[in-house]
Amino acid sequence: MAPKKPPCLPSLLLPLLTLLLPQADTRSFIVDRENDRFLLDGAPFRFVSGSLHYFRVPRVLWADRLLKMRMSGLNAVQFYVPWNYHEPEPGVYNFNGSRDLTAFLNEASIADLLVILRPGPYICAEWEMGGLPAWLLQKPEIQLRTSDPDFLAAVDSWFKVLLPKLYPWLYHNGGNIISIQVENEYGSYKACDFTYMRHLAGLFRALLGDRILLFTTDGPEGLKCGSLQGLYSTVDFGPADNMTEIFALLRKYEPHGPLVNSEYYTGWLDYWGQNHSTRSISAVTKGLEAMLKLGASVNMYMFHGGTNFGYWNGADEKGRFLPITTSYDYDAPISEAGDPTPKLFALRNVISKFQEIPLGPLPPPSPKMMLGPLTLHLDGYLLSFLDILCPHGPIRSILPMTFEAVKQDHGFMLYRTYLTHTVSEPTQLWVPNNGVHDRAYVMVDGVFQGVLERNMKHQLFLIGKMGAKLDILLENMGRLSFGSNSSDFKGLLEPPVLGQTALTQWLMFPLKVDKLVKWWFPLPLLRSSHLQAPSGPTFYSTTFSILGEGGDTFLFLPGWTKGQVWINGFNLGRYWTRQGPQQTLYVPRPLLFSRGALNKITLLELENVPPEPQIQFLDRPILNSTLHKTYIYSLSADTQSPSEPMELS
Ligand SMILES: CCCCNC(=S)N1C[C@H](O)[C@@H](O)[C@@H](O)[C@H]1CO
Repeated sequence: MAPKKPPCLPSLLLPLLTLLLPQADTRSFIVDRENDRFLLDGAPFRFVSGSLHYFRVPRVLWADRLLKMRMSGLNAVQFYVPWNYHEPEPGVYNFNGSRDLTAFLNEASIADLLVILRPGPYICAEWEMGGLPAWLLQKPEIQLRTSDPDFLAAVDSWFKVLLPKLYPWLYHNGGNIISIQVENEYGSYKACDFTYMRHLAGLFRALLGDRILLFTTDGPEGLKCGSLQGLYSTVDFGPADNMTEIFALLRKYEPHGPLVNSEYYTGWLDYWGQNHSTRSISAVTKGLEAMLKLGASVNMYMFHGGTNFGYWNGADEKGRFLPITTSYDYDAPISEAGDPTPKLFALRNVISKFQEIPLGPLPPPSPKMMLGPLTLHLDGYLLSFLDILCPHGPIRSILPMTFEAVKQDHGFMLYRTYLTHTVSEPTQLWVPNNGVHDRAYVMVDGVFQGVLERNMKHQLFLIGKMGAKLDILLENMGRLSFGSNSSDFKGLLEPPVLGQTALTQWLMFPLKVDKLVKWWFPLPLLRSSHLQAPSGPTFYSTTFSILGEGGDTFLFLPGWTKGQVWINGFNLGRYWTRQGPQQTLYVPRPLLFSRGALNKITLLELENVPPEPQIQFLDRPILNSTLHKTYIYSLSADTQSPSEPMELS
């Protein structure tokens, strides 16, 4: 798909107007160091940009979100390209559907937004492994984000596919990409490997040419290691930071040229088990206005956050492992459901003081829908589907193997062994060196015993006869996306110990859960044997239809504990009702069939099924519930809107 060209013109006008319109050979975006500004086609230019990640929004909604950004007064959109989203296996590439990068570039062009593109290779972004593909860890000694030849070989191979796709979209070639970032906050990474950064800069120049503006972004403390000759240095900071101090520090690296904040935080990320993060409208607007008054160019991170569908969330490590939530609402100006918020209008008002805002109203919030409660029925226990979930059978090994070693990147793997002696007294099961990555659901002869969790104190005691089957289902909760000083392998990293005995002789079952759920859709092909296992992770489902057109909605799972959800075979993401802060999952209307057609929802509940296995669809999100409480909304008799939530526990 070629970049959008100027509209076709009557032939007699063309010669005249081509003198006026910037053509590919006269289009330019450069740094004017004499006047501390950018020049676009020779005219002074300042970008007011927002971050939107195409990989967190269904493709059918891209145009809607980009339009709302343009109508907010932005003139550019900034986004990453996650390597792992496009190269699922070495040498296998996917640029289709919601991965169609050039389609997104074209949508941005149609929305009249310039593009600031950040292809990594590492992107952070609270995304699984910061965008790096997990298959890199099949070489366990690889040194990520360094000049390690194994890492550079994979990077070169990837960029030789990606960067040529971007070349026609560069602004001076007729496209909308005005600048490209090299790496991401490299100065915050322990390696500080200038050979690596120089290699990347050389590769980008070789594949993108000399004219495109290449830049780096670092926090104030990262400029020293993150900056490189030939790459324009920019910083990132939020409303609570000292703009004057940070820009003064930036001037040590860029004495001349425009000041740029590449990530001005409009909100912040959420971790499971912590309260929902917010940033006040007054602080965010005040900080933006101060930067615009200085003539700085600013990108607001995030302008629309979207969702970590499937298993795509990343994680941080702050004393302990902190997985990012499914919702990436980020308290951003455009909500997770794509609705303009008061913060958007306040920011739009600030922007209007400095540059022209497109005329006309913003599109209204999308229609929302309530449905339910719906009762789900038991489809079967996870352990009873091993023949379908692991069709090639288990992998045998004396010691447990990691997900990466068996080439299972995401989701779940079952580890099975048999007790070599009878354990008649309750005996502790534990894994040395914090070796549970990340959560382990333990069963003995199919009976659920409890959970072992990364970074948490283990208190799990069990008994069992000689020959009893010990099953440990491992859940990968997402690989570290920031601050990881070592590679984040997943699975049982050490042999579990029962009492004083290290358990050996393991069977590993990589589980293709998504394939099973898709295969089931629309109706499960069940056998009675699937209902045999007495307990443990369980599939529940139901079908439902929407009479009218329907709308966006928010799946509410009162009383459920933790698991994964699929709607019509689409992996909506993780829920963790017990932990919060989010109690609902955003369900985009395009995922649903309307006018009476059949929809199907499937849950994989990993811990405890509520007495009443019900779910609801609400017309509003619950992202900041206080912890360890659950609510139920009952439809009030006189209206269809839910009454105030009633606390259940
Ligand atoms: C808790 C620290 C998380 C590190 N990430 C930081 S500072 N950020 C900078 C980073 O470049 C961006 O991708 C995002 O990850 C952003 C936080 O939303």
